[in-house]
Amino acid sequence: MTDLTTTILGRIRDVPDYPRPGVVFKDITPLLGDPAAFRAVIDALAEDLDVDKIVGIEARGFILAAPVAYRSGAGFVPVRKKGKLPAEALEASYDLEYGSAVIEVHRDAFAPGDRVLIVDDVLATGGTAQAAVELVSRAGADVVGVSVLMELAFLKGRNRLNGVDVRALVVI
Ligand SMILES: O=P(O)(O)OC[C@H]1O[C@H](OP(=O)(O)OP(=O)(O)O)[C@H](O)[C@@H]1O
Ligand SMILES: Nc1ncnc2[nH]cnc12
Repeated sequence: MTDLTTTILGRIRDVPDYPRPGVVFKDITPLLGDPAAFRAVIDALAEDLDVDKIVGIEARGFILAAPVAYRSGAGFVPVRKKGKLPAEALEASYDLEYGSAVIEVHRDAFAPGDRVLIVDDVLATGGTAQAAVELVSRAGADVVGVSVLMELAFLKGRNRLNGVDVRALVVI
């Protein structure tokens, strides 16, 4: 196990039966509150990136994606839950481990052919990431990958992202 893996695994808290009975919620707040661990995660996610834009998915995705954008010299684009973006937006609906939702991105968020990395904290069923990939593509940009802090492999989210380069700092 690498030092980074140990650092991450030691700072993710399992919260049983949140937000619904039967779900084990992976709480990243202990990791975020540890400055060395937070920095190590951002540095790892930003390593060797050559992209124009980083997309962050509301809300926890923002926490990781914005510093990755800053660190890698890319722009930041928010994908938000429906109704939060002020200008004309494209929308996609999806199911996730404990519910369903609609996300949006501004129609003019990207230049044609922008190289885009989508960053989030957790890949679970892959519903959220799949919807984000669809939105970015419909907005005219190229998705070069999806990077997450943590992949919950038993939910097989990777299978929904055929043809997309999916990277996870830890796989649980
Ligand atoms: O792979 P999936 O099954 O789609 O699940 C992963 C998504 O679930 C969580 O977001 P959530 O919708 O709970 O929103 P939050 O970031 O606002 O807490 C997480 O931050 C991912 O975006
Ligand atoms: N079990 C889980 N813990 C944290 N975030 C999630 N998003 C989807 N499933 C999750």
